[in-house]
Amino acid sequence: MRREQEFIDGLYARVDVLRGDAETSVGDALAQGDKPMQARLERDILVAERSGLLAALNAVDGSLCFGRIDLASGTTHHIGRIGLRADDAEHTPVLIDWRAAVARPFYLATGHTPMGLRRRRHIATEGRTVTHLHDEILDLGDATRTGHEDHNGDAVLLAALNSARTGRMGDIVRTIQADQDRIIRAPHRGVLVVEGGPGTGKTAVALHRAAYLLYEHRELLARRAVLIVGPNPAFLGYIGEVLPSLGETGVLLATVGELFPGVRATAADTPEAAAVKGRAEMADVLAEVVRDRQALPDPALAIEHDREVLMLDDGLVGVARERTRAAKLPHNASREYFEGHILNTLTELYAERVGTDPYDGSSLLDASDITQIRDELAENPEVWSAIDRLWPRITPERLLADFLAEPEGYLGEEDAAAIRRPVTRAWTVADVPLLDEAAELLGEDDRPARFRADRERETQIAYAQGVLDVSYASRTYEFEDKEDGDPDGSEVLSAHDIIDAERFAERQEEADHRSAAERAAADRTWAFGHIIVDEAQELSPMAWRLLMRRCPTRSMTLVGDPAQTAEAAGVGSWSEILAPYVEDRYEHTRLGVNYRTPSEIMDLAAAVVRAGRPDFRPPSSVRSTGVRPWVRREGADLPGAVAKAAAELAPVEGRLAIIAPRRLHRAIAARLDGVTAGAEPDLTRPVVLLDPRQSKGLEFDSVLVVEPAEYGTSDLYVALTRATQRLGVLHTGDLPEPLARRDE
Ligand SMILES: Nc1ncnc2c1ncn2[C@@H]1O[C@H](COP(=O)(O)OP(=O)(O)OP(=O)(O)O)[C@@H](O)[C@H]1O
Repeated sequence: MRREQEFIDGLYARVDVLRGDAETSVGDALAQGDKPMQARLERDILVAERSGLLAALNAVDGSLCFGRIDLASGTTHHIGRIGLRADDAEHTPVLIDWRAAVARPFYLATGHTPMGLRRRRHIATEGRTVTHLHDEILDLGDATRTGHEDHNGDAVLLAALNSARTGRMGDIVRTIQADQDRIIRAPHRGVLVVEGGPGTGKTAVALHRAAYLLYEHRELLARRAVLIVGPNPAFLGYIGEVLPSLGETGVLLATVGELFPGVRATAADTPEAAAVKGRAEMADVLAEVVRDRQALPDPALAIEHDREVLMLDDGLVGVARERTRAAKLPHNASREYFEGHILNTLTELYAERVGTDPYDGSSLLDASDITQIRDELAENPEVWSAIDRLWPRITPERLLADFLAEPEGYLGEEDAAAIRRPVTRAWTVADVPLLDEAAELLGEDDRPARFRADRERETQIAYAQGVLDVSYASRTYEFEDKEDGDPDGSEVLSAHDIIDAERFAERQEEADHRSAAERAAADRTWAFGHIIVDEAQELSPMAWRLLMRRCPTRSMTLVGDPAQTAEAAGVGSWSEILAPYVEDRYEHTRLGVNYRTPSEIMDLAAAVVRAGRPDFRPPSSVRSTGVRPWVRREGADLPGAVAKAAAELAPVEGRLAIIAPRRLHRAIAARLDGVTAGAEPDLTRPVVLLDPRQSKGLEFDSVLVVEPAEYGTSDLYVALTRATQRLGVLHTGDLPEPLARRDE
């Protein structure tokens, strides 16, 4: 222990030096003020780099090193959350990052396949102090003993699983299991599906995989960012600290409802509406809605121009429309073409009217007359109001709001009734993939933006030219003496020598100070380096279309459990989800051990699913507690009974969740002090009140499930599998069969 403590003291001394260095260089760089040109760029890069390092050093403080491997060859390596090198000439590694290949035997070696290891040591610390050592001997022929041998083998894992919950998910980097390690380190190309029952570590594995990929492919992924998609904001809050605790921040966490920049989904859909909106056919429906906005005039439009009346009838507009559609561009982007075709048509009509020789019918106009007529028509407001009616510029929000207000004509009666709603600006989660689809179909008429960008660039070039001129002038001044005395003084290069104004302006544009994740969040067309989807079974086909557009390389990890599918719009099978994008070219892996729920609780939860699916095979629990879950019928005062049961179940340390139908929340909250509830409850509080859907992906020491007969099977399965220690069920009416058998 003493020697490990000395070693760890040495590591922290190194961390303190590095931290001091990083702080000083960030401070110095920022104190330089707003220098122009290259220096500013270099300063920003340095600040970003050092700030990242600082964040990582601060994040791992107190939990820097957790393991050691002793190789049969006599070498030892300490394993930590980040890697550290000594301050010697060779930069000798002193702490190995858990993600490095050298660290891998720490997770994979067994007595059967020791992978060159003699011993594996788990080092437990509190702050910077070593508290315990657990050694596993892998080479049984080796007689050296340390006195810290762990005879149970899994003591460290079980201690982690039994510890009180905090309301925030923690990392599992000390105890990653071999089957989890293989998923975490799987190659990043292509689609990897990870399926497993409740508590098998899917979320934990997905997050550690993100950290691993950022380590292994930092160059690519730090630039393109990694997107992690979760089912709801409370869940994202729950998992939000795992990656920072591993020293990683270059990740965007979002729900699907947050993936259309500028829109926040605040309204709610009925399950029927969400199911209709999520169907793949909606893509065709929206395409049809857009086509219907490309109208034919009925009756013909009369345009007065220079005392002549020109008639735009459906035949003429039809030809312009077909020609425009032939360009196969999105609606707004092709408006430029439509304008051109209509102007040409009107020019021909007018030229025929005023320029035809009455004797032989030939044209009296030459090319410049025709150009002049076209230019004059382009000045006529009546022409533009006709174009606006026939090919209007449309925003995705406008298109969708209008469609939802009047979906008849595009959908069957029942489906139309399910989604119809008055025009509002409030969006639902299921609207977001539709907005994204509409944005794809509409595209942008980017002429105004192009015009603005050109003007902006001209200004920047002028500014850059000014800066270069100043720098040139100061160069002459600063180096005057030297140049006078030394004709070779011209070897000193200034910015002026190496970049011209245009290139310099480009560099300035590149200096966008936002991180890749921040830029990605604001850009609908961003292509992520890798996407991880948790609870992937819940996403609708329309949501998949949105996500696939964000990941053209199809480098994705999808984790989920079809048995926990709650959303009516969710997709039943992986092949159904993926076939449209990658056919059958995806890897499918399974996790089969439940690390959360003790076997006593898992048996009950599994029985609920098995009642409807006799072949159902739940994951096997890694531990049992000897504490049986209880089921109790209550009389008239259900909220009172909930308060009593909550007092009984509340852990001394740790968290209790009450999972109840939403209709009961107000009454229950009134009977409990300090309970947190609502759309985004504070999960770090001792008692949390949730509805079954909100409990998805979360876990608590104790769980009280109220009125289970009101949940669907998969919601009930989710609710029953949230506890790490104790479960109670309260009800007033009939119960699903497997629970009824447990009724006290
Ligand atoms: N190797 C491990 N070492 C320590 N704890 C682990 C390990 N694997 C999983 N766990 C713990 O088990 C619990 C369940 O993990 P996680 O939430 O990732 O499961 P899940 O498969 O996503 O569950 P669900 O489908 O129910 O949401 C977490 O507390 C997690 O930290």
